[in-house]
Amino acid sequence: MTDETPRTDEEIRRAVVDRVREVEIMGGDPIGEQLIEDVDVADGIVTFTVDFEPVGRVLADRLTDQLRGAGLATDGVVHVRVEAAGSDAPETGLPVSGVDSIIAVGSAKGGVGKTTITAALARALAEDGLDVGVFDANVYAPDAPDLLEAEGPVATSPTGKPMPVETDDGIQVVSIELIAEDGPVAWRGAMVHDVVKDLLGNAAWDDRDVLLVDLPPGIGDAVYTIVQQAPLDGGLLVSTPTDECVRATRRTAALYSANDVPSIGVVPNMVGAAEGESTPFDGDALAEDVAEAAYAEIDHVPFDPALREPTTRSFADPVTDGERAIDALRETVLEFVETEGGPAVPEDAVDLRGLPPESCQRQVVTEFGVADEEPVSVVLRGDPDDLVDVVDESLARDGRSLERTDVDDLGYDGWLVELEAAGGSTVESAT
Ligand SMILES: Nc1ncnc2c1ncn2[C@@H]1O[C@H](COP(=O)(O)OP(=O)(O)OP(=O)(O)O)[C@@H](O)[C@H]1O
Repeated sequence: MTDETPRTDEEIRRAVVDRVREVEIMGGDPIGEQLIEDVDVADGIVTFTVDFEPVGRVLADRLTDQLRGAGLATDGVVHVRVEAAGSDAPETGLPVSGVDSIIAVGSAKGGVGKTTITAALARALAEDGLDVGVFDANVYAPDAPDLLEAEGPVATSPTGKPMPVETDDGIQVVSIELIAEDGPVAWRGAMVHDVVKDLLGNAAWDDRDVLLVDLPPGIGDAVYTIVQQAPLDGGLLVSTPTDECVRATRRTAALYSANDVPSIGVVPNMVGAAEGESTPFDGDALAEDVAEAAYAEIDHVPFDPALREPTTRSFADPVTDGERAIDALRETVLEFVETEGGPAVPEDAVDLRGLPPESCQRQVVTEFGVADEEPVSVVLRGDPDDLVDVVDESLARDGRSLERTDVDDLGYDGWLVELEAAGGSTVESAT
């Protein structure tokens, strides 16, 4: 398949696009029918990103083969991959795409500082170079935009998705406050679920490293919808040191636990007073049992007027005790995201999520043909054992065997399967 004349990836890309225009599908060609979202070429490897949604299962399989054929028939192409558009969206009742880690900040008790902590933490993480998003889940009394200095309105993308508002420090924010600017909205209970689902799940988050979800107080529709259905990676609990608040913290912790949301820790907030200030919370009650079961012990955040100001503070260079506490919280959250965010997916892993099953199997066998003795990593949904069996069978036909199979559960994101073959000659490409 290689050309005598070396060609640049861009030249190859243009030639591949020309060939794809000759493919017939649904009465047109895949590009004209807007089924191809992207054609990428790197070192002769072509990756098609395909929107399979308008295509039925049978046609999807045929289209995959046609694209692979068109790619391989082009001079300079050494290998073809077909991936499904939007395949990285987690498979949950409330999929959120464009975001790596989602962390809820919650407490069943109102006024304990959830929004204050969320806003300060968002700024601290953004200062650290992370792309941060904040979803204000309080549909009755939204207030995160004020602290983050986010100004609406939230626009709608051409495909009808809410476009997050971006603050001067690059934090993307979605809040009902940025949509309905005339005060609290009287959503009926049944609608809260839909509003949260629509705003959080459909928002066009732009490649966020972390999304913080500022939960409303209580354990109502919005909290249930998010904790039960959104792909949360972890949850922070915010608590003031009063017996009443500790009881509320336990309720939220129990909700996290019942829905397999790992508790990152309890942030004891407004504990003691900053110098020259007084605080109503000078008790020493803490939900110690909840804190002990969490990922980390979190230092208390003092009552600090500096945290109430909607100005850009430098948490990397903290001046007040409150800022120092937020800086420490930032470190804990970063560590959690890095260590508990599941196994790292290798950069060259082939994303098979969203492809028809037969195409998945053929693609893996083809990858082996190209990889020879090198390990092959794939990300997929569905039963990883089925795929391993098919690869095993295919290798056996060639006198080879699977030497190593690692299967990691990526949770909502599917499975990471790493395969390595040994012995025999190279497996024939299945295309
Ligand atoms: N560490 C702190 N130092 C000083 N003031 C604080 C601190 N944490 C919160 N506050 C203040 O306490 C009040 C309640 O905080 P906040 O709105 O963040 O609570 P909340 O839990 O988000 O409330 P709600 O449940 O109503 O959403 C605000 O006036 C805020 O400025």
